Order: sequence, then structure tokens, then C-alpha cells
Amino acid sequence: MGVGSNLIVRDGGLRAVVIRLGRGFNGIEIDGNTVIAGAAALDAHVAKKAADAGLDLTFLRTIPGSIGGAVRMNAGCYGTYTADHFIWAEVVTRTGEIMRLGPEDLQFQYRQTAWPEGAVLIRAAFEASEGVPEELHARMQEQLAKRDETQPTKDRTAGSTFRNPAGFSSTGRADDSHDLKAWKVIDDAGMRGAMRGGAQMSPKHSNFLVNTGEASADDLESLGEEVRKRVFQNSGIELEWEIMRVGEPAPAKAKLADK
Ligand SMILES: NC(=O)C1=CN([C@@H]2O[C@H](COP(=O)(O)OP(=O)(O)OC[C@H]3O[C@@H](n4cnc5c(N)ncnc54)[C@H](OP(=O)(O)O)[C@@H]3O)[C@@H](O)[C@H]2O)C=CC1
Ligand SMILES: C=C(O[C@H]1[C@H](O)[C@@H](CO)O[C@H](OP(=O)(O)OP(=O)(O)OC[C@H]2O[C@@H](n3ccc(=O)[nH]c3=O)[C@H](O)[C@@H]2O)[C@@H]1NC(C)=O)C(=O)O
Repeated sequence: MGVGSNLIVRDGGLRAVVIRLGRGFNGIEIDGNTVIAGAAALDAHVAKKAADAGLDLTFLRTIPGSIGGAVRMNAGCYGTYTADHFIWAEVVTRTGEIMRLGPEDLQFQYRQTAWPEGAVLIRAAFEASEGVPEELHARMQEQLAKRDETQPTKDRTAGSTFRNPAGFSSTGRADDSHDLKAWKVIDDAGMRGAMRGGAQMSPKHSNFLVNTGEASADDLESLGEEVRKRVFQNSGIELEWEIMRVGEPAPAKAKLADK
């Protein structure tokens, strides 16, 4: 895992070894127009350090995850994706081999990659165009403000809950069409603000699932499933989860499900 920005761990926990890379894996090196970042480096730190060096990876600034999650999920914001800058990724395979993968191996798509089973990303290289540091920092401030204005950044969420049926992230430009955006079809199905236990579809941005305090993973996931059902009934669109859900339901629920 990265920093858990895109994860729901079910209430019964996970019977598995979880690998969370620590400080030894968060280095950021700059060589000409190439930025090499460790899998544990925070996206925002990489963006800031690149900008200090006059390199444009500004799109990473508003993404609250780490480089491992960004490469694995082809993270993106305001029209730019990890794939647009990606050069190579170094991974450790299940057999302990270190391999270098290129874009042809990962086959980046909207919020997904053809990730080799069990491979753990160690570090990745990105190509960045040059810019004036002050201008790059100013652009990042603008994007942070925009994000605070349109998304519930102060609440406990895992970012966008579902992929946009349009097949891409919003660009932030005025001519962006919202017809096939997840928030719009959720809104049309009357689910903005819907609650289950401590879980709520954010009144501010209806594609964000909020833990209002004491939500269980089951509250969150079952509200998400209810939204998928209502959207399908209302518009025939099958929303796909963007949030990754791992682990087992709480024991009592697991027993009921077995019967
Ligand atoms: N664009 C935006 O504004 C936002 C985007 N996001 C998305 O969520 C991601 C969250 O990132 P983060 O918190 O780092 O990730 P998470 O900790 O949420 O992990 C998500 C998945 O990424 C995989 N992963 C993470 N690190 C590694 C690694 N080193 N090697 C192999 N696989 C890895 C794991 O897949 P597996 O379980 O298969 O091993 C994990 O389940 C972002 O990168 C982005 O895609 C989230 C919020 C906002
Ligand atoms: C947060 C994530 O990524 C986000 C990414 O930050 C933004 C910006 O590029 O574009 C996608 O969201 P999105 O399509 O909902 O775009 P947003 O920028 O949040 O919203 C677009 C516009 O719609 C309007 N809007 C949005 C939600 C809402 O309830 N009401 C509303 O009016 C706002 O005006 C906003 O300006 C990504 N989500 C997906 C699933 O593609 C994530 O992946 O976790």
C-alpha cells in the first residue's frame, strides 16, 4: 500500500502481509529533465521538489497519495495523468527479482494499469518539461484552491468513489462536459447527501464517500453499492468502484453471508 488514500479495509481485517514502504523508499532525485522518486514519496512532495528545480510535475500537487499508488492507479488531475510523464518503474517481483518496466509493460489506462501480479514498486522515473519555479508554485496554489472549492478536502474520504463513466478525469476547463461524470449520474439518481450509518455521499461533491465520524467499512461499502444500484435503475449506467476494497467483512456478517 501507499498511504491508504484510495483504500477501504473491510471490518474483519486482512489475512495477509501488508507491505508499506517507509522512509528508505521516499527519496527524490533530479537529473536534467528526469525526476526519479521512491514509491513512498508523497505525490505533493515530488511536485514541490520538481518545481523548486524548475520542472513541471504540478499535476501531482493535489493528489493525496504516494508515487507507488500514483503509478499503480495512473493517478491524474486536471487533465494530466501519471502516464503522460512516466519513463520507467523499478519493481520487486514475488520471487525477489528487481525488474525495470516501461510504459508498454504497464499499459496505462484511465485509473488503471496492467500491473504484474504481486509486484511491489520501489521507484519510478518521470520526464518533466521546464518552467519558472515561481510560476509552477503559483499554478499549484491555484489548483489547491480549486480543489478545496469543489471537493470535500477537509473530510475523511478516499477521493473519488467511482470512476467517471466518461472514461477520464475532469480537466477543470470550462468546456468540460459533465453528462457522464460520476457525480452527475449520482446526483440525477437522488443520492447526493444519502446516508447509511456513519457514511454519507458528500453534499459538496456527490462522488465522495465521507466517514462522518464512526462509519464502519460496511457502512461505506454498502452505501456505495446502494448508489450503484440506484444509478443503474435511474440511468442504466453501471458505476465501477475506483476505491480499492480489501479484506474480509466483520465475523458476524461473514457468518451470515456463509449461510
Ligand atoms: N486524483 C486525485 O485527486 C486522487 C487520486 N487518488 C488515487 O489514489 C491513489 C492513492 O495512492 P496511495 O495512497 O499511494 O495508495 P493506496 O495506499 O491507497 O494503495 C492503493 C493500491 O495501490 C497499490 N500500491 C500502492 N503502493 C504500491 C507499491 N509501492 N507497489 C505496488 N503497488 C502499490 C496497491 O495495490 P494492491 O492492493 O493491488 O497491491 C494498493 O492497494 C492515488 O495515486 C490516486 O490514483 C486518491 C485520492 C485523490
Ligand atoms: C479525486 C480524484 O480524482 C478526481 C480529480 O481530482 C478531478 C480533477 O481532475 O477529476 C475527477 O473528478 P471529477 O470528475 O468529479 O472532477 P471535479 O474537478 O471534482 O469536479 C468537476 C466540476 O464539477 C462540478 N461539481 C462536482 C461535483 C459536484 O457534486 N457538483 C459539481 O458541481 C464542480 O464545478 C467541479 O469543478 C477525478 N476523479 C475521477 C474519478 O476521475 C480521485 O481519483 O480520487
